[in-house]
Amino acid sequence: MATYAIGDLQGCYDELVQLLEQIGFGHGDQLWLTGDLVNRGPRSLDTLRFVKELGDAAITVLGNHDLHLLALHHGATRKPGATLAPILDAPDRNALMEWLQSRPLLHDDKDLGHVMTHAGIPHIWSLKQARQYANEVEQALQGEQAGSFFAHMYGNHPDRWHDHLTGTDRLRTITNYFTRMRFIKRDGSLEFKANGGVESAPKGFQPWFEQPRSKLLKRHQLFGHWAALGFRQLPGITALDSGCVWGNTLTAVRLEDGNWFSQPCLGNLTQGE
Ligand SMILES: Nc1ncnc2c1ncn2[C@@H]1O[C@H](COP(=O)(O)OP(=O)(O)OP(=O)(O)OP(=O)(O)OC[C@H]2O[C@@H](n3cnc4c(N)ncnc43)[C@H](O)[C@@H]2O)[C@@H](O)[C@H]1O
Repeated sequence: MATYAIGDLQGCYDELVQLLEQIGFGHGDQLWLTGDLVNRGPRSLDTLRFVKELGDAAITVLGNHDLHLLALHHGATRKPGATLAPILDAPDRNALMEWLQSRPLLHDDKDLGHVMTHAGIPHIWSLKQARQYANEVEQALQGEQAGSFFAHMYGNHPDRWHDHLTGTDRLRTITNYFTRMRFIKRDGSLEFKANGGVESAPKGFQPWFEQPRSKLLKRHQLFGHWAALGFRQLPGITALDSGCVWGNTLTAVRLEDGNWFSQPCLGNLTQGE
């Protein structure tokens, strides 16, 4: 029995199936996914159905593209891209969306010593705070006011955490840290435009995982979201989005021993949103 973590699938269903075959994924094994199951890649609907069907064998956290899909499901007026439209037209749309909406923002496993989010946990939060803030958003997603959450989800402001934030501003800010963060200032301010490698850091900003932590995390962090970083194993973090949807690879790490496995993109790209 082993636990494998894989980065952003973004509809790369064929590569996922190949990768699971390569690692011999079977009964008793568990799959951790960093979110962004859908969008941009060629087989988003198949990917979503497949991961849902894995049941308890798969744990996935929500990414920005998953939240975008859920917002469309809840009536956001943005135009769904070509790879999301089939999900919104599917006969099992409601069941898929209900399942997706009940996924967490953070998954923590003390025994394995790993915590997983889509984009990361900022240096300004302890693990206890991160768990609490993730839970606030999860409650909103699973409550009767979920529609209101999605109506106010998009946006870059506030771009800095304050304990006194309330209401939709607070939920949007928490969501942005967990699902969209790349570059951050020492004071916790986020920047949302730069999405290249670490060398593209705007002045005054650093990759979030390079900021000295004011609150010790006591866990190894797994995250995706940042395709330009590629797969990286550094002390305290593993970056898992190895850019399959951009023509690179899909990567799985076995958490028990850190060994990793890679599946090249099979070439069927559909990147437009
Ligand atoms: N609160 C909120 N506010 C606003 N929007 C919200 C939101 N919540 C959800 N969303 C939604 O978020 C979605 C993404 O918005 P975007 O604005 O596209 O966000 P992004 O961070 O640039 O993209 P992504 O998450 O895909 O990251 P990746 O590293 O793979 O890709 C980033 C870049 O890396 C580049 N890249 C990386 N590797 C590459 C490679 N190997 N080859 C080519 N390009 C590569 C590509 O140019 C690519 O553009 C939208 O659908 C939006 O609606």
